[in-house]
Amino acid sequence: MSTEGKTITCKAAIAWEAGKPLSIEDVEVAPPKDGEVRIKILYTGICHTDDYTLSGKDPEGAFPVILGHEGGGIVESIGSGVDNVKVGDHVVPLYTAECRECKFCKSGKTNLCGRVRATQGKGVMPDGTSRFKSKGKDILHFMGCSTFSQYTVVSKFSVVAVNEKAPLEKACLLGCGITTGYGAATKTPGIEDSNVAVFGIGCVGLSILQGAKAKNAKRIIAIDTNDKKEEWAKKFGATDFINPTKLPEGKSIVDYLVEETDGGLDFTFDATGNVHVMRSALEACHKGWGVCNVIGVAPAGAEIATRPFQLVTGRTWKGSAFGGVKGRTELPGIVDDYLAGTLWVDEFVTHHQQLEAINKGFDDMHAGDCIRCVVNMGFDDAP
Ligand SMILES: NC(=O)C1=CN([C@@H]2O[C@H](COP(=O)(O)OP(=O)(O)OC[C@H]3O[C@@H](n4cnc5c(N)ncnc54)[C@H](OP(=O)(O)O)[C@@H]3O)[C@@H](O)[C@H]2O)C=CC1
Ligand SMILES: N[C@@H](CCC(=O)N[C@@H](CSC=O)C(=O)NCC(=O)O)C(=O)O
Ligand SMILES: [Zn+2]
Ligand SMILES: [Zn+2]
Repeated sequence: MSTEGKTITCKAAIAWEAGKPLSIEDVEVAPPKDGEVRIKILYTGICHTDDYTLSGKDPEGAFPVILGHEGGGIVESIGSGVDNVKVGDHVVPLYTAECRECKFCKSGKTNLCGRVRATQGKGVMPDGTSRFKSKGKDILHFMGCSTFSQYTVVSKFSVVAVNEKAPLEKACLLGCGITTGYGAATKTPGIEDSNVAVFGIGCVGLSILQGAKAKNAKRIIAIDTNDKKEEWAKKFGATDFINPTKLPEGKSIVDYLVEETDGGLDFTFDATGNVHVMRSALEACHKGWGVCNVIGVAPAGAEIATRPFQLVTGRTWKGSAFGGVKGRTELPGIVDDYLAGTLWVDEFVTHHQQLEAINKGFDDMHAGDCIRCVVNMGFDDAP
């Protein structure tokens, strides 16, 4: 029986308040309005940004909310005026929308899109309302995706169809972590033949390593406080690994890296979200030309600092979201790279959970041996 045009009651993991475990609830998901798409979510990754928002440290965090933004699913129905996806398409929701019409999209300078970002940040659809209800209360959307629900509604600008041959239980990770790191490295002009340092070897950091290797970076130094990450880093292309807590007393990671690389790195990346690490990542850059790309997300109130002289002498501090990737235009090609075997994705999945046990997935994430936990949303007919 078709569900088109009807409210669907399904299961979702709701964050009722900050700092509390998610609870599995019945949620009513309204049909998509004009320009919207309702998606049956089959699998979702758990990203550190979900954990960060749940912790209450996100200045935009508002509750109650359905978190999740690393999903893969199938289009269940579409509202009027949707021509970029159709019912039955395999899709990945995009937390970085792409409308192709706004000032940002047309600039050719950024993957950020201005079309739905303001309402997305408030946890509502572009018309200012929510499609989710539970226990008689409106529940907020998250990052325009809310993939911790068996059904979700997104803007047509926040979704892309991908090759059906890609298993969604793996390809869901291209909705955030892998694309973020891989895009950040591969879209960095001049990374070929350069020295690169990556701080923080989680899903994002490993993906930066993978991208730097694909671009033939000359030397790729991985930095992490967890020794277990050395093996992971080398597997994904690092030529060197260093644990900054194991340096001789009095030697900072910046001193070490500057010495090791004859004056500093051409490119550094922060994938930790720690503002002190971001400072080290900038100061380890080579005088005159080194560029530091901040990817990690820091808590509300945290600020970065350095001596202005670091910038005066030619280092650049920049940042990127979703790896600078334009989701609707570029993600299908990245999925094809995965299918062609040139981009590793399966290797990132270290843990699995069912939707009912999604809180265990957050525990997995904190255990130190998890790169990504993929949650099965509980559909027996999932391909
Ligand atoms: N800009 C964007 O578009 C995106 C940003 N993010 C952000 O990127 C960051 C990384 O995400 P993800 O890879 O999933 O996170 P992970 O936690 O898996 O990876 C971070 C790694 O950094 C390590 N680390 C912590 N402190 C230090 C330190 N002082 N020096 C070196 N390494 C350190 C951690 O070790 P340990 O495990 O021991 O703590 C961990 O291995 C997060 O802040 C996330 O919110 C994520 C996706 C998109
Ligand atoms: N809402 C936070 C910042 C959170 C943030 O920076 N998010 C990243 C993506 S993290 C993905 O896992 C991002 O894309 N930022 C750009 C954007 O437009 O949101 C805050 O207010 O500090
Ligand atoms: Zn994420
Ligand atoms: Zn736009």
